[in-house]
Amino acid sequence: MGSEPELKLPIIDFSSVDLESNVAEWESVKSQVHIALEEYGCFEAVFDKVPLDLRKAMFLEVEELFNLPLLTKQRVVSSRPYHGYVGPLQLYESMGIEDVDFHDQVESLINILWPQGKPSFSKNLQYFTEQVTRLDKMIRKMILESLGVEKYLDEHMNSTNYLARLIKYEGPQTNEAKVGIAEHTDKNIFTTLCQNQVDGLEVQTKRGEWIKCKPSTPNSFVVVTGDTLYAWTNGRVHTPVHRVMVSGNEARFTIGLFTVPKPGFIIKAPEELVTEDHPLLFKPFVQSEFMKFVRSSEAIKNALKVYCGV
Ligand SMILES: O=C(O)CCC(=O)C(=O)O
Ligand SMILES: [Fe+2]
Repeated sequence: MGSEPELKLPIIDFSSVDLESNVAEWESVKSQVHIALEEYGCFEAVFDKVPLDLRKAMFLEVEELFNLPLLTKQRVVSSRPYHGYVGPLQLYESMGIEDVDFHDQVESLINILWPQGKPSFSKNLQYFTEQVTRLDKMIRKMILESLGVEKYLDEHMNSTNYLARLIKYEGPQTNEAKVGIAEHTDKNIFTTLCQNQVDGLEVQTKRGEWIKCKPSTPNSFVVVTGDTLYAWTNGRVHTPVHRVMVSGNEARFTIGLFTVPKPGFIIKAPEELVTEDHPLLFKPFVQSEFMKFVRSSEAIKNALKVYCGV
């Protein structure tokens, strides 16, 4: 009797593809993205445009940030859910930076946290954001093309902002796995996650098994789709339930780049994706309003369906 093979996320190599790539390279990666998002809503992206020494430097700075006094971190506030400082909640704390692709936003965060300045943090985060937003844009272009709705590309690209979330999960000091983030689906469009050497992300398959994510290269990112992409594509991509389980003494750090619709922008599935076989799943909605509903209604399952399901 052989044991079951370990479940793994699909791995897609973006090292030789770019927005200006030739047709053959582009099409090959695009079809892998399409298959992975339909089946798992998630994949590991190998993307070598963020140098490893920069990753290392960023994780040291993120650690430094979370080592600041709680009162200093708590001065970073936002009226929007998951923006600004959150925590500490058991093992979890996070720092959300909205519009991270705008230099002023990062500078105003630094002014609060390090009034004497922190040029390396600003420079590294800016470079990281430039590269990872490029990856995000490639993936979004690929998915719109593979669904045959590339005519909406400009509108779609212009309708989003980037939120960065720096996350720390304290090591629970035991070998027993403890919840770092409870199971959830992301509520945005796409999330791109970059982690330090401490694993813990688990993604549920459509059949309910848990895949323990162990990035296969130091250049790997994990890309996850959110409920808003599920709604906009009228269910053509899967949105996976995922969670973080941590054990041991070492802290896990994650740098996540969240593609979020601009406040007030109406999410409505293109008419091409609403057919007899695929009837409309959700009424048009504004994601920023949906987030207020999520915040006010505890952790309900299928929040989007409850909020605006047809
Ligand atoms: O830390 C991670 O890898 C996952 C974070 C996550 O799922 C989230 O912030 O929504
Ligand atoms: Fe998540």
